[in-house]
Amino acid sequence: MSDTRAGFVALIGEPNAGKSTLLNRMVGAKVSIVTHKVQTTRARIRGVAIEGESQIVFVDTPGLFRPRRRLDRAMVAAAWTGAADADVVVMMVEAHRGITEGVEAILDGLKERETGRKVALAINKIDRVASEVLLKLTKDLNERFAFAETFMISAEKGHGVEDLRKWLAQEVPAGPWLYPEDQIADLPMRMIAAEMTREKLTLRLHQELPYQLTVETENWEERKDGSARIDQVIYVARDGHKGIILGKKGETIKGVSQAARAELQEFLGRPVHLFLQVKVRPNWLEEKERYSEMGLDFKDGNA
Ligand SMILES: Nc1nc2c(ncn2[C@@H]2O[C@H](COP(=O)(O)OP(=O)(O)OP(=O)(O)O)[C@@H](O)[C@H]2O)c(=O)[nH]1
Repeated sequence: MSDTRAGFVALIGEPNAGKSTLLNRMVGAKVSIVTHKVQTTRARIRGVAIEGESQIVFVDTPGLFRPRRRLDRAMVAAAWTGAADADVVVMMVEAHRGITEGVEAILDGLKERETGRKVALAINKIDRVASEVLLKLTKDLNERFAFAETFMISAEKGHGVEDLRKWLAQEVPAGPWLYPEDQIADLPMRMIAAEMTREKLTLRLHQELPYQLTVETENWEERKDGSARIDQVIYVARDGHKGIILGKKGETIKGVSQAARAELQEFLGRPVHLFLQVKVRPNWLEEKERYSEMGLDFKDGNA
């Protein structure tokens, strides 16, 4: 019998809000699965924190802002996808900057995507402002959005971070840990490879990227000639989404495959043969196997 809990948490905020600093504090060097390369490819899972019986898995969310250029739109869409996949969302606001245009845009985004999921407010960089400013900002922000809880933190100095982590630990759903303890130190290569393909899809499809899309590495074969054969499946929720991924005459998936293969080759330093398939799985979120194939663990008794 165990009382373990585990779930996904998305940190959202404007660029520079302090998301990385906070993440590093909460995750700690020992259990960080962040590699340099993964950061630059904007992997969806950035780190795992353990607090008591809870495992908190942080999903990556690039900075949010009102997008103007195409690439910006793709990045912002990716950030919102991360937030949509999460069990709990933490919105970070910089204390000394207050309610900027960017903060307003995020609040609008949260309201548009209201899903009943809890959103906590973390006012960061409190070391830079006086307490009156902080109290007023807390009040103003809470009037604009129904935050489940407000935390005043300094990610850099560590103030309030422990409280936030403890709160998150009790908010993630009850259930077995998603990562076995011994796997936390290494982000499995299969997952990194899947993230690369996902990133190429995001860059190519922008806001057309189907909701609930997931990429999994099904097979990884080291060949005698030093190359690697990697088979991946792109799961989509609906039949109509399949066509979007394939593109006209298969052009989209071909482009994605070429770009992902090039990046994988560079990352691994050896030739890669990448095979992509698109499959429709309406209920993938409920399927345990999906999690294990993503490098996540859903086995029972994994406390
Ligand atoms: N004074 C102060 N500075 C902080 C605090 N937290 C973060 N910073 C600084 O804010 C800057 C941005 O922090 P990051 O953690 O890189 O911000 P980010 O949100 O991950 O930024 P993007 O990756 O661009 O989205 C860095 O220079 C940090 O040192 C804080 O609590 N107080």
